Formats: sequence, structure tokens, C-alpha cells
Amino acid sequence: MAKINFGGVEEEVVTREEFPLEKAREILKDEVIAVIGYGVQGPGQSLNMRDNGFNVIVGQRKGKTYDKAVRDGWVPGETLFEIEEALEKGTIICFLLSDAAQIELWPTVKSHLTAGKALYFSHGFGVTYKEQTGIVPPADVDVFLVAPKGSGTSLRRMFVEGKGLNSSFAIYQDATGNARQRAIAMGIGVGSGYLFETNFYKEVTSDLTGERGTLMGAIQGIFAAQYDVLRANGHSPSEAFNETVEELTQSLMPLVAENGMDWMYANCSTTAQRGALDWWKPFRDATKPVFEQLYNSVKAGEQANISITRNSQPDYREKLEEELKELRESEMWRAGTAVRSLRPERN
Ligand SMILES: NC(=O)c1ccc[n+]([C@@H]2O[C@H](COP(=O)([O-])OP(=O)(O)OC[C@H]3O[C@@H](n4cnc5c(N)ncnc54)[C@H](O)[C@@H]3O)[C@@H](O)[C@H]2O)c1
Ligand SMILES: CC(C)(O)[C@@H](O)C(=O)O
Ligand SMILES: [Mg+2]
Ligand SMILES: [Mg+2]
Repeated sequence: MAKINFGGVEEEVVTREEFPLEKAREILKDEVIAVIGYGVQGPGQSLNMRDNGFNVIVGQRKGKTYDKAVRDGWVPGETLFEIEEALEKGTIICFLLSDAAQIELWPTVKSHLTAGKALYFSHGFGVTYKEQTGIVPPADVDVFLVAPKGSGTSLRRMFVEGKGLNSSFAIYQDATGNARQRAIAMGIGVGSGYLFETNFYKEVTSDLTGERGTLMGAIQGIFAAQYDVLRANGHSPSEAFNETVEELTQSLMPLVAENGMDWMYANCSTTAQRGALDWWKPFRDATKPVFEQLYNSVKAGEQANISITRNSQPDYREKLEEELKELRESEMWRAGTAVRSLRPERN
């Protein structure tokens, strides 16, 4: 593992230089990697592994998603199967159903986990919250996770562009003595840029916090608050949207991604820099209690409970769609649709 200094703290990470694709292929050459589920991570991971030269099959129930798998080049009866058949054939079972659906399918998955197979997750959820999920793997299989730090859609897009999304990995159970090698090889195989080690509990608590916080929940909350204030003070929707979202995604975040926050600041006016430097701390102080509340709720298992309860209901998809529709049809995001349509590259 390469030792890297992260802001003064030394951590060990796995890079593609020390763990090249050829090594990953060699380690997994006799494995049948069965990707169960073809939602968001399923396509990203399976297609990347297929293109990287691994022996991959997909297990997906019949329906729209199965048809998508066929369109993506998976061949029924050869590389695409009903879930049970894929579970039977696979030696590494990638459990990539939604976290709530994993509960329902667990007894079936378990019945196919014969000695020496590996059970692979992309989240620490199922095993960490075993009291609620009932997911307790048999002792004679390897259990590990590789959790790409981003959407499966980006995992695939970045792979195609020759880039790599970072992933964490963790070993929960090493029954064969090879769990670690298998896990890292899978991490390289799915197209990770580099891999950092964690454990199942830390992966799930940080992940649930991040997506509810700055990555998804908090960002929408802050956008909505600023947009509303601008609108209440007589600014037009296009002005409010541009000043709240479009400039951030199109101009400023790419600069942050490239070289950090101070670099983005340095590429803005001294007027903007003065204001941003004065205001970031009040925003930090105002939101920190909410982040603390969030983390405590995650730690107490409340967020997992909510997710399991809500996403196990038969009409959860329709309910989610209603809430997404509410966002989509809010004035701010309708203004966003219009703003995006005016990007010159869209014409
Ligand atoms: N979405 C992401 O980009 C992302 C990122 C990192 C980690 N993860 C983790 O990866 C795993 C998979 O997440 P996802 O977002 O790809 O899943 P998803 O919600 O897209 O669902 C995946 C599949 O589950 C199938 N499914 C749902 N209910 C089922 C049932 N009852 N029986 C059989 N199949 C059923 C669907 O057909 C779909 O193919 C989860 O553990 C998630 O936390 C997801
Ligand atoms: C893509 C995310 C938010 O990082 C992932 O954690 C998820 O649950 O989809
Ligand atoms: Mg998540
Ligand atoms: Mg995540």
C-alpha cells in the first residue's frame, strides 16, 4: 500500500500503479463475478469489469431493467440470467440490489453461498444493521465491500473517459485467506481511481451522512434558501438560478475540483474573495448543529431504520417519484431546465 499524507495525516491507499489491472485479472482469473441487480451501480460496475477483461455475468429479474441489460450487450443464457441462476454460477456474488431489497432477497442469496465463495457489497449497510436486515453471512465465505464514492452513472462515464472514481474497501470476513486480494482486485476491476481502506461501520455512517449532508441534502437546502431570498427581493428566476446554481456547477465547482477552494477563490474578484472569506464561517457555524444532529441520527441507527421502513413499502417507487416531481416542478428547478436549454453546447 502506498503511504500518502492527507493534510498532515498519513494513510495507506491502494493505487493502480502498485496494483495494476493485470494483477487484478490474474487474481480473479478463475472467478465468475455475478453482479446481482442492474439499477445504478450494477451497470457501472459490471460494464467496467467486462471492459477490463473479467469474467462477469449479470443476474436481474425480468422487466425493464433486464431489457436495458440486453441493450447494454449482456446476452440472455450466456452472460445474463435470472437472479437465482446467476447466484448459482457466481463465485463472487456482488449484491447490488437496493439496500432495502437486499433484505427480501437475502434468504435466496444465502442459500447459494457455498464455502469459499465471496459476498461483495458496495455499502456497509446490510451487515452493519444486521438486526434490522437479517443479513448474517455464513462463516465459510469471504465478505468484503468496495464502495465507489459516487454514482454508478459517473463510475461508468469516468471509466469511458479514461478517469477513475475513488472507492473505499473493507474486509468483514476472511474465510479463504484471500479476501483482501479478492477485494482489492475487485476495486481495481470496477474502475476505481484509488482505494482507501475502511470498515463496514465507518463506510455506512460516513456514506449516510455525506449523502444526507453536503453531497445531496444540504446542497439542495442551501440552494433553495438562497433562491427564495433572491426571489423574495424581486430578482427574476433566471437571475436567481444563475446566481445560485448554474454558476456553481458550470464555472466555479470545476475550478474547486481542479485545484481546491483557494484556487477557485483566487480566480474570482477581490470583491468576491473578501465576501466569501467573511461569510464562510457564519455558514459553517449556522449549519454545524444540523450536521451534528444528522450524524447522531445516523449513529443511533435512525436513518437506516427510516430507509428500510420507507423503501420496503410496495409503493415506495411511486412515493419517491412524487417527491422527485415536487423538486423538479419547483420554480427553481423549472428555471434550471430553461437555463440548461440555453447552454450553447446543447444546440
Ligand atoms: N446508486 C449509486 O450510485 C450507489 C453508489 C454507491 C453505493 N451504492 C450501493 O450499491 C448498492 C446498489 O444500489 P443501487 O443504487 O445501484 O440500487 P438500485 O436502487 O438502483 O436497485 C438495484 C436493483 O435492485 C433491483 N430490485 C429492487 N427490488 C428488488 C426485489 N425485491 N427483488 C429483486 N430485485 C430487486 C432493481 O430491479 C434494480 O436492478 C446499494 O448497497 C447502494 O447503497 C449505490
Ligand atoms: C452516490 C452516493 C450518494 O455516493 C451513494 O452513496 C448512494 O447511496 O447512491
Ligand atoms: Mg449511499
Ligand atoms: Mg456514497
